[in-house]
Amino acid sequence: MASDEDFIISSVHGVLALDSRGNPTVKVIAKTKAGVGVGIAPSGASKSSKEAIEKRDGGRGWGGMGVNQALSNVNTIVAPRLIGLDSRKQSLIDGVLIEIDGTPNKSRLGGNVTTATSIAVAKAAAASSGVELYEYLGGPGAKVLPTPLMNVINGGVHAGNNLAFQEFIIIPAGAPTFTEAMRMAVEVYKSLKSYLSDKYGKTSTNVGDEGGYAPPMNEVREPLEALRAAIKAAGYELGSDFFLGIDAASSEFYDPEKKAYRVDGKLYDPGSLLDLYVQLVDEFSIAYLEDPFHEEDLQHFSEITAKLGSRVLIVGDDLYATNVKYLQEGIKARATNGALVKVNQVGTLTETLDYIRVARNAGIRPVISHRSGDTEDPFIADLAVAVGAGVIKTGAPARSERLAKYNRLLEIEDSLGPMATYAGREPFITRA
Ligand SMILES: C=C(OP(=O)(O)O)C(=O)O
Ligand SMILES: [Mg+2]
Repeated sequence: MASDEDFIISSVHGVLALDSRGNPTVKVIAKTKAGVGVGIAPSGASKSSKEAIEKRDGGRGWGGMGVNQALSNVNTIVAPRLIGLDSRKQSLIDGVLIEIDGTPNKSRLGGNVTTATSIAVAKAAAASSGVELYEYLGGPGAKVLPTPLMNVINGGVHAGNNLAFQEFIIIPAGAPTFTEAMRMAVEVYKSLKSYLSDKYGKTSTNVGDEGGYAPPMNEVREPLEALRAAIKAAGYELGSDFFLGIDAASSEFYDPEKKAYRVDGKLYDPGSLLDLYVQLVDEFSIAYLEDPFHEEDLQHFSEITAKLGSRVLIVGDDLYATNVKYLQEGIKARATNGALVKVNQVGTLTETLDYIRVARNAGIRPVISHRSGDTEDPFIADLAVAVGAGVIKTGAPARSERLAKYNRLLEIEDSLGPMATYAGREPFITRA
């Protein structure tokens, strides 16, 4: 039986790590007498302007992406304040990080510093108590395995092709278990490879940042047609075994001067883009649509949610940046029925859990997400089960930084035994 002493933080150390794009990032190792926790900050490419700021050393090696100052912040500013505190007091510890930082966007310490530290402390506390991380964070009710949103065709700023939309997603919602969902999704991922190779040549199966293929396509219908064909060729039915999803990440192709969106070489005003989404939803059994409009356009989010929200999860990512302040504006405007959750957008676990609670209370589905620059840290797998999110977005079933999360979920399903529940279609039964 662990004693209170076992949970006292004895050291906090920052060390350089690399993310999946080869960029430096912050790893924090937190120790107590009885356990060790490691947190590594991921990093986005299609970032919201509302996100916590990563501390980077402009111009000094690493192509201006260095984290020397961030690591020094961990070792000289954060560590002395956290040593001696009880690692189980997550909100106290995150409160100390927020207080030391003292800015609205973590720009003094760095969101990469606070994220890695906050996660490391949670893991150290779990390790010290001898329970699994998802049990520590979620308690005995944590037993729901999330439905994976698998981004198997990459576009936008995650790939070197001409697709405006960033992510084309398969959703194995009809599987009976998470393990079966992975098997079915991998079958489709492989069948998609054959389809692309036959139709577009073998260079079309090179992969993008999140492990999805990055074929030389020019129009947003093409990947959806490819996914539909690959699902059929693998022997599954679109609309029951699988649904499709899109993360448009539309802030990236919005032209603020023209107040219009550049898709497939054409300019769409918000109304005609909305019509395009409606057509695609009907034609391709789309059950998930993230960031259909740019990050300041609450009005069109509200319009699309009024129109499609009874059958599609409409999700705000750049719109909310995992920040309660922006989420509350969305709740007032009935802007979405889903909210993406990325710990490093806000910078601490406590603020992330607050955001999830506020979303839930408003009937908004939290969707736990990786970043396009990610690492071997499987933290979000445990977080998804802990909060019973029901949905996780963590890329293709390939590339080790994505597999770290999927493999952890396979392990969690196994360790939960017969009481494990796969979320399946449930998160996609929505309300407008
Ligand atoms: C994961 C995403 O990309 P990034 O990490 O580049 O923001 C996303 O937009 O949902
Ligand atoms: Mg997104």
